[in-house]
Amino acid sequence: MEVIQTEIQDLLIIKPKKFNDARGFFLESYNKERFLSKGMNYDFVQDNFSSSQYGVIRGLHYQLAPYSQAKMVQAIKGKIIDVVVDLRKESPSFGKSFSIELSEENGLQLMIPRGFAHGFSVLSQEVLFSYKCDNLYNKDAERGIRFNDPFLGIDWRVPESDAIVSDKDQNHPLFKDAAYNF
Ligand SMILES: Cc1cn([C@H]2C[C@H](O)[C@@H](COP(=O)(O)OP(=O)(O)O[C@H]3O[C@@H](C)C(=O)[C@@H](O)[C@H]3O)O2)c(=O)[nH]c1=O
Repeated sequence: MEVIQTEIQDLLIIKPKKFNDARGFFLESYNKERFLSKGMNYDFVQDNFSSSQYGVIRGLHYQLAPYSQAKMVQAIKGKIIDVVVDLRKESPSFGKSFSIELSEENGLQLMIPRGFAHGFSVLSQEVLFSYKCDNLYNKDAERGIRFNDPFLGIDWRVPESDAIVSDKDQNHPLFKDAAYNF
């Protein structure tokens, strides 16, 4: 497993070691000891799985304290642009976004600490998306930021005419009006 520090503090790209053979391949998608040895001390308590078609944009989501969530995310099938926005007020990259392509081909995972809004867009025909969370889902603590907030200027790589966005996600506040505490 390789761990790559991004330009945002504590936001890490993980490249699991892949064992290919005549049957296909094997990889460890999560190993607590290995994560700990690389300084990733997370107590994951919920696993989520979603399926999305081309053009879907989900996000940008987060939960308020005491329900904030760190997430370890990956695309099991297909290709996405995964996006996070740093909402940690004390962070030098507060308000900055980071985007990365995650796909079944590149096998990358993103380790997102608490204090970030998260979303992704779907570039392939179908995507199976899987992630671990270190805090449980809480409906009342759920918050969002508008995915197309011009201040954030995120390139989702999906033309507007193809974008499929839930009513909820179309109506989140802009970054400047969002409430956050972690
Ligand atoms: C996230 C979540 C949703 N749900 C329910 C609520 C709702 O009826 C249905 C669909 O929820 P959503 O539309 O919020 O699903 P979705 O848009 O896929 O939400 C997810 O988006 C990505 C980007 C994230 O970062 C995740 O943390 C999560 O917020 O599933 C749960 O029961 N548990 C959960 O943990």
